[in-house]
Amino acid sequence: MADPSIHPDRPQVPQPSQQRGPVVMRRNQVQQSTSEQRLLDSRGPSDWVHTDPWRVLRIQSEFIEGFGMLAELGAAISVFGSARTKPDDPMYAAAEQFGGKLVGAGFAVITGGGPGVMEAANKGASEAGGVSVGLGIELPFENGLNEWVDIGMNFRYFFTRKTMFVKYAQGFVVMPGGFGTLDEMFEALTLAQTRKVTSFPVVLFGTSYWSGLVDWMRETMLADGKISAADLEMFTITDDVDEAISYILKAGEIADAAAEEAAAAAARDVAEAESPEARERREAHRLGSDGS
Ligand SMILES: C/C(=C\CNc1ncnc2c1ncn2[C@@H]1O[C@H](COP(=O)(O)O)[C@@H](O)[C@H]1O)CO
Repeated sequence: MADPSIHPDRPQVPQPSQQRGPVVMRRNQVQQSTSEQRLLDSRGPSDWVHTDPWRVLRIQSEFIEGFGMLAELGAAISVFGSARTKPDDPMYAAAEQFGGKLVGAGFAVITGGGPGVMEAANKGASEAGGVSVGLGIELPFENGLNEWVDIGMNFRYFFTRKTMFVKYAQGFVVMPGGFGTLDEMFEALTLAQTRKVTSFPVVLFGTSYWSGLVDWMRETMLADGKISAADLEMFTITDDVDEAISYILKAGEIADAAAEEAAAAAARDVAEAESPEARERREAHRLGSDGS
């Protein structure tokens, strides 16, 4: 096609021309500075850093950094529990045991990267030579990641961080804790209940701590029709670390078998949906390539 800038009646003097990606600019549309110059030279107003569109980009960058950090993590379990559990509390020792034994069972350990139960689980995992992950949260009273975190990131937003706990773990261990722990536990249960995640073992560790809540779920929530009986089977409650780990491993085996069955069923569906002609052609090809 003829170049529209080359008009037969116009003198053929070279015109200034500029290419910006796929965009062509000529004559007085040519810009005298480059994008990079403008980026580096100008300061301009800065109030946009406090606007939602900019926050959206920051949120996006948290997802990018988090996904990038954890993409190759392998099987992992998230351990939740109080930030206030002291090292002399039996739950600190239990969380440390969880860290070590989960590593022994082939899992990386993910925590909120803070003090208390999180620190204990990270310690157990790190000392056992496993992958000890801490997903910290920026808080007004800064704590930073505990010293036992071997791979860590500090998040600005709780909701981005919670996506990581779920996306990169195959199960949850919930140790005694407060609002933060309950938030994380109910997020896991809601995702499992609404089938947003398939097969997600949740262990509530510490019968004396959790049984009041579980009784209330049964006697009030269930009795009032706010949950179903099956919803109470989405978690187990125990005081035994080994039993908890067996429960998680068993759930993993069931999930693997279910995934295999689902893949086989999908293949059967595809075969059944195939047209008779296509099936004949495939069968003829198979017999031909067999030599039979
Ligand atoms: C309150 C104190 C420290 C807060 N530091 C935290 N660092 C990382 N993660 C945290 C922190 N506080 C809460 N979380 C998250 O919630 C869960 C624990 O909350 P709880 O209310 O203490 O049960 C935990 O699993 C974290 O993911 C020190 O005094």
